[in-house]
Amino acid sequence: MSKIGILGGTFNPIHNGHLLLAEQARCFYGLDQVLFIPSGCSYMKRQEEILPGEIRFQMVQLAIADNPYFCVSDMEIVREGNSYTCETITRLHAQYPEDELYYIVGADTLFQMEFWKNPEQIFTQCITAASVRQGREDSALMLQAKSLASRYRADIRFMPSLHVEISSTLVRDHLQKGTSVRYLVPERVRSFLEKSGYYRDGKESFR
Ligand SMILES: Nc1ncnc2c1ncn2[C@@H]1O[C@H](COP(=O)(O)OP(=O)(O)OP(=O)(O)O)[C@@H](O)[C@H]1O
Ligand SMILES: O=C(O)c1ccc[n+]([C@@H]2O[C@H](COP(=O)([O-])O)[C@@H](O)[C@H]2O)c1
Repeated sequence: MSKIGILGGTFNPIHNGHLLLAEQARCFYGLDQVLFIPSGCSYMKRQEEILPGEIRFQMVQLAIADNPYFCVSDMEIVREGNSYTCETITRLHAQYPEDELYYIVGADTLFQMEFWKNPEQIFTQCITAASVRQGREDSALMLQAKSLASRYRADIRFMPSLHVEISSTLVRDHLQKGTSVRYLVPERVRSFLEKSGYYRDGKESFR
């Protein structure tokens, strides 16, 4: 039996916060691999700010190239329509019936998941590995975890983690203003972004 971590995201673009999250989860839970899954259509986010899936996928490939435990899947990008995590997890569960799936999220996501499509399908087919900043295990979070456990039979396991204040929004802002993203994103991604001009040159670069 293997332990497979799953990190879904828009990755618009991928940054060092995502990589740190994945690596900490790998070490903390003893995962054999972490599968990065860039979304096809993040239907809850503003579409006009999101680069096409193939480009976000390519940046994830560049970002994880030096970590033998990390891999990337295009399953959401090639799927038509909105990206629903329940469909992704159901497919992975069927593909790896003997393995343990860990769906990796930042703890804040626990407050959103009940509004996603078919949360029960997600919670019952994998362990929810929630990264929580040390010292931030507050009572609201614990109550929410308890509530998800009783409503959806969720198996939520907390991972105390280091957190860096990097977001894709921050990276996009820096690129737009022409300020450095060195150390915010992996060097290969920085070089790709610099050459391509994505996020810098306005919406026409998204095509
Ligand atoms: N700095 C960070 N540290 C830990 N987890 C993070 C960090 N940034 C994002 N995540 C987590 O990574 C997953 C995917 O996030 P996503 O691709 O939406 O990135 P984002 O940086 O939050 O994007 P945006 O700024 O565009 O909203 C989510 O579970 C999110 O909680
Ligand atoms: O399944 C859903 O309904 C759903 C709704 C919102 C977000 N998600 C997933 O959650 C992950 C992080 O989403 P986001 O919007 O924070 O980039 C990404 O893999 C999304 O596809 C999933």
